Parts: sequence; structure tokens; C-alpha cells
Amino acid sequence: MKPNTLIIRTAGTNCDRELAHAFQLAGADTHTLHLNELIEHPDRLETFDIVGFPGGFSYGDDISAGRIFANRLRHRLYEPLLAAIDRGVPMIGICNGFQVLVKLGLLPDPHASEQLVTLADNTLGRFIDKWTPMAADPASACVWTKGLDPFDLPIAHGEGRLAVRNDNVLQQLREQGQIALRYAPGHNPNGSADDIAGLCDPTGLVLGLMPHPERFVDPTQHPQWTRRGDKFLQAEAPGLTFFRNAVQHVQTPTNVNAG
Ligand SMILES: NC(=O)CC[C@H](N)C(=O)O
Repeated sequence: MKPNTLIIRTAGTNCDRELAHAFQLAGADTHTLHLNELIEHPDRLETFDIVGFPGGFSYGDDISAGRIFANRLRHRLYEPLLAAIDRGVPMIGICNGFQVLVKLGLLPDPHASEQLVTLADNTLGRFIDKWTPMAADPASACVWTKGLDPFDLPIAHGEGRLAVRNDNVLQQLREQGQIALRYAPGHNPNGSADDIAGLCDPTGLVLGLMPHPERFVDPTQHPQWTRRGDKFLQAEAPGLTFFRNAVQHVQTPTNVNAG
């Protein structure tokens, strides 16, 4: 079966088509819905196997990036989103989507009573757009990052500095295998605590990350593809691995609660 993937967009979203393309390459069907439509018909969430929150500048990054999108979800759709996670639905928030997931409270722990982490202005104080080396933590529970060797992905953000409420929170994230992705040592582009590039929830189903895996689903999207040799060209692009992992996860019957 082809998993049915929901992509939620709103005013200022700009990566929804790339995200749909990536999911389609990985073997999923995709439907892109405007947030207003989903708020009117929250039961539509029940028909999807995977959910994606794309990047962009939702509501012009007003107040802070992702805040308005997150508040609308928090007040109108939080329960249906929790129910989807309980059903075993993997979710990914990329860049602005990650900012939405942490400000909404789905990450790092959907049952926490307060916001535990945030994404603040880059330490350089400006938007940064560049290919960046990083690695997935093999000990992480994350379903999206399984089997990835160290790789490069493009980053493109102004507010990507992950800040944690206190050291206990960071310790817990480490112990629970929630640090899914880290920038390579010496390549932290934004000042994130512990070089964190991506976090998952304790179940490993929900991933948020600042880099853009949907922009590296074919080896020739890499700036050095002409110099990296045949092996590089024949291998699956690492960005695509994220989406294939999620598709395979929901195609495995024991991972999904029909409930
Ligand atoms: N590419 C993105 O999603 C950018 C996110 C957000 N607008 C920022 O600048 O931080």
C-alpha cells in the first residue's frame, strides 16, 4: 500500500512542493491541505498515515518563526495530532516546520506541561544558507534517520539556534535518544546547544530538523556531485533515505495501531 501523506501549508509556506516530491519519490501519495481547511475538518487527519510540516516563512515569521502557525495548531488541532501519534503516524517538521513543532509543544515531549526548547536567532544574527555536514545518532529512537551514514544537507534559516530550558532538559534528551541529528564537530552554523540539528519525540515517530532533506533527494543536487565519483552518484541521496524510512515504517503492519 502507498502511504497517504498529509502536507500542511499556510500563508508563507514555501517548501511544500519539494516535500511532496520527496515523499512521492519515496513511494507515498501526498495531499497538501491549507491549515484553514484542516481546522474546519479536523477529522481529515484520521485518513493520513504520515504528516509533514514544510519549511518557509509562515505568516512572515511574525512574532517569531513558526509561532503563529504553532498557536493555531495548539488551540485547534492538538488533540487530533496527539491521536495521530498514538495511532503510530510518523511526522516530520523541516526548518519552519521544526520551529512549528517546538513552539506547538509536540517536540520534544508532547505531554510536557511547558515549552522545553526553542529555536532562536542564529548567533551570527542573520539568515544563513549553506550545505552543512552532519550525522544521525545511531542510538536515537528516530524512525526517520535510521541507517544514515554522515552526510551533507543544505540549511537555510535565520532562527535555527536550538536553546534548551536548562541542563536537565538536555540531559534527558540525550538519555532518551531524542537527539536524532547533530552538525559535524566544527560545523555548527547557528550556535545550537550540543550541535543539535534535529530532535525527535520519545517514541521516535516525530522528527523536527533545521536542515532540508527534501532538497537532497537526488545525488546531483549536491554541489560537488561531478567530483564525488560513481559510487556517490549511484547511491541513494541521504535526504531521500529520511522519507523512505518513514514510508517503510508505516508499511510494516506491526508499527501501526489500526485502533
Ligand atoms: N527555510 C525555512 O524554513 C526558514 C525558516 C524561518 N523562516 C527562518 O528563517 O528561520
